[in-house]
Amino acid sequence: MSYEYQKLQHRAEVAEHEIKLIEDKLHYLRTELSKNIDDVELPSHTSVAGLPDELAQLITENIKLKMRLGVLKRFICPVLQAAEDEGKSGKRKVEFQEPVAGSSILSALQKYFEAAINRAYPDLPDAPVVVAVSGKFGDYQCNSAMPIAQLLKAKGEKSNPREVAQKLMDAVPPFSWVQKLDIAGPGFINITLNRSIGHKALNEIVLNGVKPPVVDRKLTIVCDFPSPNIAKDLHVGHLRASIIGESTCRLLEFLGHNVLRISHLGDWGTQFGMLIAHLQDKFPDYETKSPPIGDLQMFYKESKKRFDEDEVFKKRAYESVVKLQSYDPVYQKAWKLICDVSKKEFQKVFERLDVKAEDVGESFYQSRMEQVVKDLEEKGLLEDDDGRKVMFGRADRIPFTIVKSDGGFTYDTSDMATIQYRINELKAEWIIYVVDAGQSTHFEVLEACAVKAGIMDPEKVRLDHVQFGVVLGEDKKKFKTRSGETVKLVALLDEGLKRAGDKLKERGRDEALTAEEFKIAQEAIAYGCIKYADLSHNRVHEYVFSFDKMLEDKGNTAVYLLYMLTRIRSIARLAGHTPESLKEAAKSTPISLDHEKEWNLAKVLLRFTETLEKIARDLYLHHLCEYLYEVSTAFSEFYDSCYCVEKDAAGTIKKIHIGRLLLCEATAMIMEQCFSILSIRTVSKM
Ligand SMILES: NC(=[NH2+])NCCC[C@H](N)C(=O)O
Repeated sequence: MSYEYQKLQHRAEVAEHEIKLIEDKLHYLRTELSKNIDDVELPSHTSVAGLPDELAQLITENIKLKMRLGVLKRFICPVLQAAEDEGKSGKRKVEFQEPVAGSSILSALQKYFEAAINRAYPDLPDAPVVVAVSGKFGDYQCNSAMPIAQLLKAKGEKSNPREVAQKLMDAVPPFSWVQKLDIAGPGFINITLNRSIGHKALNEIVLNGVKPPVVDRKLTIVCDFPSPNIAKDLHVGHLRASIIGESTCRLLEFLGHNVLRISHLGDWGTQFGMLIAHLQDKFPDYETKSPPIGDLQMFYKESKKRFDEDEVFKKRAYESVVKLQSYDPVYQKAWKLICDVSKKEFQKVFERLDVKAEDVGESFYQSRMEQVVKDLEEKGLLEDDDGRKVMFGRADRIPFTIVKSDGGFTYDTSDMATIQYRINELKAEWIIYVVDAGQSTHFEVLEACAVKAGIMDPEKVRLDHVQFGVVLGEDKKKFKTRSGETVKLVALLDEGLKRAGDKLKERGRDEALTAEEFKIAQEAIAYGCIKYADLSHNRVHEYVFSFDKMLEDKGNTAVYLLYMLTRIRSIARLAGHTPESLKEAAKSTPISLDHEKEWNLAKVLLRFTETLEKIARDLYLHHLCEYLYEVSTAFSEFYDSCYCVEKDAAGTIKKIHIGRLLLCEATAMIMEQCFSILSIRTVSKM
């Protein structure tokens, strides 16, 4: 997957995001204007004329964006690319096969319309295939007619979008998943799905569990996170890296990839020379034990100050680092003691958050750094800059410092050696760095340098910097304690626990639950809400950390969603059913999908697969949170209109709708799978 591919992909995602915004606005306008426009579908004349100005403008803009997106998608979607290649050889793909079980509906419909477009317009190789979910119009929508009409116009052929839509409808191949197609508005094709696919797919889930979408190839992926620095405290930035990294790995593992989670510890470099030199003066036992973690950070800060102010100390610090990096046993031992204390401290936090990654710190690459410097030198890629050896990856960015003027290596050098190791020795085909957005230049330059040095072939290795914005306090300023210090993660998690406990007590749960159940619920809520608040925001944006908001039991919060899941689970339980008995029932009873609200819920559930496919492309986990919230909303609507269990006035059960309990079960199973990817523990009681 090339760099160009990724860039296009990113542009497509941005365009898609813009479309979403416009669609939201459109939705708003439609509801606002519903007195004037009595149908949510656009009026059936072919132009948008006659509609209120803003609406007409938005629709035109929407079409343009979708067209742009379609063009971009054609470039980035391998399936469509293959079709294009066939086109070049004179044969365009017009045949269509019923998709295999587990395929997403969206990708199946894309192939279906691709076949229709190629059949109806064999002379338009650039015709975009634009298929999207449409909330109110139908189930999905094909919006290719408008851009095709424009392409025809550009070629001097007369045509209008409704005619194009009709021609596409005449050219679609047979497909059992589609019940009917209708033309709406200026030329949208509304697609109504056949409910039998819901019966089949949801029954399969209850019987055999939630399955991931089918991937073309299982890849070896290195995910670099949370990568904190020895002798320094973990801060909220590392909290974000931990949370986002863990979920990213879980998602890719669920898809069947081989994921190597590696914590690239900052455990090497001049700072350790400074620290050890300082300990020699302040902590004479440094050879046999490390200072306690609380003091370590203080010593670290003091040593930095001395290093900057005191020339004699500076010289000693350099001598220490040379000794350490030439593996002098005394220095090695002191260094190892310090690392162990720090790592133990990190581990406490990661265990609480269920974060797993193997430590492979910068120190691991010392000999590889020496080699990589030699290689770069031989290739003539290093330039002298005032005594430093630098390498330019991109002309428009600052260069990497490969060797400092004192001969030492840097963060840049270690990342060059690391990427080489990951590609050559670990055989990584995809490398993901989960690191704050402040380092985006570093990773751009790293990628460019790795390509330039022949370490990375962008056609064979995909690289992503999964960047994230800063965490803000409720005052919208950088997250700090009241006294202005950086917030320590342990303290933060403790406060979360306390607040979650208070919340449960407010609701009298300390009396309803056993002490054990209470503790489980308290931890699930505390850590779950911290994770969900982080993951539900678009990661590139900064986000405001607010315990009050994240612990609310209404709206898109972990508390609400976890509560929803326990409620769904309790419906079947109170009717005397277990997941096992429902599985048995699923063998003979069809899932109930006749009621409109049942079918609406089912359609949301069926979108699980395409939601994961999308996240695997852009690595934006907030889509999964949005999806989870949508599931729970669709469930509420279903549950409000459809009885699952009917009781008489005395509360005795009169009738159990097994088909509906099966729908509840499928909902719960999909929600659980989402929680598992988000690394949020679920509870049976709360
Ligand atoms: N390969 C990498 N550069 N990984 C990220 C390292 C992050 C660095 N230790 C920090 O805390 O900012």
